[in-house]
Amino acid sequence: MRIRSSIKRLWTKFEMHQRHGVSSKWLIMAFQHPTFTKRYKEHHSFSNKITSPSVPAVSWKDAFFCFMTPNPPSPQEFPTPCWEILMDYSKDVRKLGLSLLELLSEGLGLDRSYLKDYMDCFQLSYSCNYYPPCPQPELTMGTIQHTDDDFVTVLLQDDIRRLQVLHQNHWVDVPPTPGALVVNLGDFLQLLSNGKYISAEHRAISNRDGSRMSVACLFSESHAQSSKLYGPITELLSEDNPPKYRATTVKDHSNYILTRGVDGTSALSRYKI
Ligand SMILES: O=C(O)CCC(=O)C(=O)O
Ligand SMILES: [Fe+2]
Repeated sequence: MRIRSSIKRLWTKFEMHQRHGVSSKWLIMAFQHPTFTKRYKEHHSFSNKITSPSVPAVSWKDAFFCFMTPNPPSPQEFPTPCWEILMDYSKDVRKLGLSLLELLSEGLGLDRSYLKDYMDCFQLSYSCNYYPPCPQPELTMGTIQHTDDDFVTVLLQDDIRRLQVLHQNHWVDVPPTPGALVVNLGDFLQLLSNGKYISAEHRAISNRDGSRMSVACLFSESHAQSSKLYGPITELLSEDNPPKYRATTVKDHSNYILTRGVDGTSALSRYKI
């Protein structure tokens, strides 16, 4: 019930901004803002390090990445409407993320607060994507295939159908549903749950006819502030369920993702025992 009302509130905000013509323009405005560009533009350097010929070399998009907690950006760093929307959206999406972590804890047979308490320093960040029309979409990708290197991601996509998830070796569309958000489980949930939860491989294909926008809210541990080792949760392990992964830190995993490039395989195979 709490989740349903959070989603409803987030959609009401999204539609309100859209009615005022803000949401479709705020990413473009952000890119034109002088101080913004320096710090936030295109954080995804991994898209330039492709190591498999089956993965296209370029992402046809403008994207920015920014941390909202524990240290939110200052109002001077964004055009005013963008900053207001980011801050406003954060409040509700944060509540939603925490409720999801409670449900995911219960799904593992643990206390509701287990995953929340387990984290040292909860971090919310945004990955905001603007995909302009692409004249030759078959030659590229909007966002190349990847898994999210977090615990859980809440994704808002507009009404253009381009998001796909890998299911049994086939790419399957995730159609936009008005009033719904997409929830992706990330690498750390797969690691902590010893493979009970799966970090979904996904991508956004390019679009010839129009632009598309998506906002991914990533819930993770603060890279800068945590040196905690994450491995399969001890309470879940037994003789029948021995650990499948060795432990790692959030920082180490994120650095690995940024430096290893993209080869279409799961980054978690690095920790497989
Ligand atoms: O644009 C999309 O639908 C997907 C974006 C995404 O997966 C990401 O930003 O991590
Ligand atoms: Fe993603």
